[in-house]
Amino acid sequence: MIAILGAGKMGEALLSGLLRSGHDPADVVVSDARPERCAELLESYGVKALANTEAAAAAETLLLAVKPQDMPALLAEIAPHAGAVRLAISIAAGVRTATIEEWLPATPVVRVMPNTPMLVGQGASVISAGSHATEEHLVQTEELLRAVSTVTRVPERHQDAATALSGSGPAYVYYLAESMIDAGVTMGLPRATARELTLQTLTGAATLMRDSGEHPAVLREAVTSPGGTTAAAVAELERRGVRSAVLDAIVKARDRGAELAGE
Ligand SMILES: NC(=O)C1=CN([C@@H]2O[C@H](COP(=O)(O)OP(=O)(O)OC[C@H]3O[C@@H](n4cnc5c(N)ncnc54)[C@H](OP(=O)(O)O)[C@@H]3O)[C@@H](O)[C@H]2O)C=CC1
Ligand SMILES: O=C(O)[C@@H]1CCC=N1
Repeated sequence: MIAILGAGKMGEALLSGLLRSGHDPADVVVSDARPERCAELLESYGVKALANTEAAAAAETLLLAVKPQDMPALLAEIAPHAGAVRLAISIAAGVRTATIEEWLPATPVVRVMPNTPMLVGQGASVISAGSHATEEHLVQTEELLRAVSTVTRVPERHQDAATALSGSGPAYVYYLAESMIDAGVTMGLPRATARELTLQTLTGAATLMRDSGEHPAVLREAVTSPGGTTAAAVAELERRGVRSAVLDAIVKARDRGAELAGE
């Protein structure tokens, strides 16, 4: 039995991935602070909802998907009931495996940082083993995540950097998308047209980068005609320091992850 504790956006994405990859709804339970959320998931996926303590007692695998600030209360609540748990997987940003192990001593813990494209089966997850987790637990975690994301193993010291890059990363892409759509509208394009062109440009550019295997600088040079339109745009981005702003922003996200972990 797998229990998903905290059935919000990411919990639901994990749930739908588990079911799509062939897990029987009868082998998955959910728990959430909001009963109406549990009712929604029962209706959409046919999975049973239990109280946190019942779910922890029934499951061999826990998927901890509450917000970082809700994690201490959840762990305190379930710890006395989690005797049969063989693997605890946490997706909470900035919560160290050692913190979870304080509550669930001797339980193998795997820390995961996924991202929201997991909702459409296109996520990127990084995973790290806690001190009691073995190769078998990492493989088990990879199997659970593969239906909804790629999975990359990193040492836990790199989790905050991965959180800043791929965990928060979709937000940077949407920020760019908003700016591009606004630029289109400023120049007089209908909003729907600006949205469609932006979306296809981002999707196409990402697919080209993946399929060609080329460095992004090479792909950018291929777009940039001497004295042309792209050169004018890129010169303005450079003048405004956008490259270093992006770099500094992602480092700030990394540092915030460490702060959330109380470091
Ligand atoms: N969103 C993102 O892009 C990413 C998020 N994450 C991590 O995933 C985790 C979940 O994020 P997300 O799905 O966005 O958050 P959500 O707020 O959508 O989901 C969390 C859910 O947990 C419920 N909850 C809170 N406390 C408890 C409790 N004690 N017992 C049971 N359920 C509880 C919340 O209810 P209520 O709303 O009533 O509080 C909510 O429904 C976070 O730790 C985050 O760091 C990781 C990668 C990316
Ligand atoms: O912003 C956050 O803290 C979470 C973690 C990664 C993405 N969202």
